[in-house]
Amino acid sequence: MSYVSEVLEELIRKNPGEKEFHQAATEVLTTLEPVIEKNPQFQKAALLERLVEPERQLKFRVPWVDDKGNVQVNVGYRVEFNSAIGPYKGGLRFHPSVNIGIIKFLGFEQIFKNSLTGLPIGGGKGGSDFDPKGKSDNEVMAFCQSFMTELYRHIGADTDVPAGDIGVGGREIGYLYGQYKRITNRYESVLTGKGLTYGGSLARKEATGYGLVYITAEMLRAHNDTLAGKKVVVSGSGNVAIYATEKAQQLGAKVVALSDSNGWIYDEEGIDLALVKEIKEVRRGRIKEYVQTRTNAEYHEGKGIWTIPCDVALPCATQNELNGDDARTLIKNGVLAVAEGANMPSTLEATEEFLKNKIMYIPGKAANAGGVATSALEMSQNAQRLSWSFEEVDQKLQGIMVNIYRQISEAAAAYDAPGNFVLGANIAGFLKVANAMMDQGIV
Ligand SMILES: NC(=O)C1=CN([C@@H]2O[C@H](COP(=O)(O)OP(=O)(O)OC[C@H]3O[C@@H](n4cnc5c(N)ncnc54)[C@H](OP(=O)(O)O)[C@@H]3O)[C@@H](O)[C@H]2O)C=CC1
Ligand SMILES: O=C(O)CCC(=O)C(=O)O
Repeated sequence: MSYVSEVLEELIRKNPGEKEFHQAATEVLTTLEPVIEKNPQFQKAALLERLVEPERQLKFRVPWVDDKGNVQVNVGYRVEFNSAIGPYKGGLRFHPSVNIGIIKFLGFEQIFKNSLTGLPIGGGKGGSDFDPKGKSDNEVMAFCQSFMTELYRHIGADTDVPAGDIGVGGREIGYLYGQYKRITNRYESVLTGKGLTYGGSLARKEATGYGLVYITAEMLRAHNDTLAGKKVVVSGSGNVAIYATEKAQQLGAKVVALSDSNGWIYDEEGIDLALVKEIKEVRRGRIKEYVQTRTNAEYHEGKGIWTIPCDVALPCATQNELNGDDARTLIKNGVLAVAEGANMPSTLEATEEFLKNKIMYIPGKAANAGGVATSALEMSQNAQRLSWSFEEVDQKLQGIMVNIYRQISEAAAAYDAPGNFVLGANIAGFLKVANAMMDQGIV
């Protein structure tokens, strides 16, 4: 049995039931076999065994009182996975599905993603099984304050810097930041995605979606093609999906579909993004409300968004939202490119289909890295006590995404798998972290 297989077997034995973590670790580690062969020193230093074990894993009680005066209890998590190249960095997810396996898969992916940005940030992730949907602002605030009342002692501008993810946007970051400041009496860059009036960065809100489209455009450019005139399907209708749609439209693509967890809309004439923003960002409504105004558009309940024929597919909702059958349908319908705004939206089977059929395909840890990269730019601005213009941040973001594309293509080519950006992203992301871990000794 190979070293990689032994590490994976032990990981599954030690972490039973954490199926998303098993999936993410399997995807990464199996592509590292040739790197391990070339670098036997990694095995001697038990580098993979250390890499798959979080440096620290926190689980805590989050009690709060709802509007009816009832006491509610949620579970909070923060997994501080790897600090070899910088302070732990990664979002917080508030969603009823959250459990330790999901937080660990996200934290593990974050290690390699953050490395690919070229910026000094380690990997971490956190969250809670709290569901902000249907809660009043007052309830969300009560929850966030209780969550931070425990979390504050573990984080800091130079140790661990959380941000948003599913269910955590500007409102939640504001409440979390207010409570941190109140408890610690420190005004510091302990969270990113902050509001513009209290240390946030211009373009952070847009960054994940914009970055996704920048790297997609770069991949098309490398194939002498552009996004102009392409038919695009985007899943989700949250932060990433909205700003991916915006940038794709600005570059001349026609986005025809969006979704949420209830269903999907198809608008043959192209999505009216101002309407989507009004529904999702202002009203916090459901995507089906779109067809009340755009009466020529269709709404379909449930799954099925990947049955729409398109040139470019941008999954931007959640993990495992695109399975093997969905991939085969997209390929049969002529998809040219798939780039992941969400974290691990494709199952291992779907990924295999894209690679086998030579579809241009960029996995999430490379394609959605623009969000965390811009968070690191927010930290830099806070450290300098300066704010850069939107254009300056956006320029830097574009440079970072082009550089990520270069790194993943070069690593894929160097390991005899040109165009395989799953392997390219894993190897390029891994090597920097692995070398830093080797330099720092057995810790
Ligand atoms: N925000 C960021 O900067 C970054 C986010 N990501 C990843 O992008 C993805 C989307 O995040 P973000 O846009 O921030 O989150 P939001 O909470 O803003 O939006 C999430 C969207 O995905 C849908 N969704 C969530 N869970 C499910 C589910 N189980 N089934 C179907 N649809 C679902 C939501 O629908 P509904 O409203 O019905 O729940 C909503 O439309 C996640 O995978 C996240 O990890 C990656 C990098 C950075
Ligand atoms: O901005 C950040 O720190 C984290 C973003 C995030 O959670 C992610 O990249 O998945």
